[in-house]
Amino acid sequence: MIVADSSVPLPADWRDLFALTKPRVMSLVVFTALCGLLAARSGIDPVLGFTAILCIALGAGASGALNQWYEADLDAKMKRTAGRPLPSGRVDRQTALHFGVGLAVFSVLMLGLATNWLAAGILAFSIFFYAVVYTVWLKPNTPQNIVIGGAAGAFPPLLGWAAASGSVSTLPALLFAIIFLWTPPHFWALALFVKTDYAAAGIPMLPVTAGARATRQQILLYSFVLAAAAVAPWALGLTGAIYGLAAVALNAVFVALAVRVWRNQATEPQGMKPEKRLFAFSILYLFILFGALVADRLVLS
Ligand code: HEM
Ligand SMILES: CC(C)=CCC/C(C)=C/CC/C(C)=C/COP(=O)(O)OP(=O)(O)O
Repeated sequence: MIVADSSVPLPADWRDLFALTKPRVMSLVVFTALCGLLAARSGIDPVLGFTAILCIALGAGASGALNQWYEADLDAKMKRTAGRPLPSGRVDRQTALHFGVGLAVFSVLMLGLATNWLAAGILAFSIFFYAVVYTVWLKPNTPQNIVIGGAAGAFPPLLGWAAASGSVSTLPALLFAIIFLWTPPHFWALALFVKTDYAAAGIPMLPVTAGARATRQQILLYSFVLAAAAVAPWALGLTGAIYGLAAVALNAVFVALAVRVWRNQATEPQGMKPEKRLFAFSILYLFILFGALVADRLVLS
């Protein structure tokens, strides 16, 4: 009989390593980076553009792997995350750390060499911000964790823009602001219906520390400010009507869903249909808004 020696790391399956990169969440990160790159209208060489997006995807994946390396014990405590490769034992911690650090270094260097060092610097900062500032420092210590930490996820359009043009300007800064303001309603809507999980893991998410009422008010507040930021590129003449109309329509729906959340009194996940709807719509919202931006910029160019 062969007895497995638990001190010898198992060779990780590529599917588990892929899962360490949080591919579903990162798909939107990569999409917004691609939109930033295309919106820069720099006429970047397609091979270079593809390389840049690949580097951003690898860097974002690296930060997801480092986040899971650090949070393996915490993920084991939550039903939603207990099946991830580390808590379920399909990947050992050392492999995850090597994979995350290796991918981070490779993606930053390759982006710098292929495009420019401004973009590479922003990528390095985003990885550091998510893996260290958010994961290690903010998440376990403050209910404002995702407000400040959300900045990490807001960098991709700036990254795409910088990779294509070597600079940043008002429009990419507004794209950063849009994702930054979008993150709290996106996440708090979800945190309301998985609240018990975070409480069990001792994470001070707003619904746990301030309660559902205060969280719902914050969601509504952020959705108003988000609407203003999302319409701003059009109002300032930086985009055309395709983007403008999409922004107005999408934000009307977003605010309407946030109002339903604000009105909802439910305390149990079964009664949280408005929160589930807002969370699902938040993802569609960014895909369409950024898609409209590219359509608008391509039509105008
Ligand atoms: C600190 C900020 C954020 C937090 C705490 C957060 C948290 C979460 C959580 C817990 C989920 C549930 C599903 C899962 O575990 O995979 C989720 C889903 C998702 N998030 Fe976020 N998120 C944040 C920011 C972002 C950003 C910036 C993006 C992209 C621009 C994003 C894109 C997505 C997508 C696409 C999903 C759906 C994934 C699926 O279909 O499973 N999130 N988010
Ligand atoms: C380099 C680069 C562009 C990085 C992108 C960073 C990024 C997309 C951050 C998004 C934040 C995110 C996925 C949070 C998940 O929260 P969590 O980790 O608290 O969620 P969990 O409870 O599911 O682990």
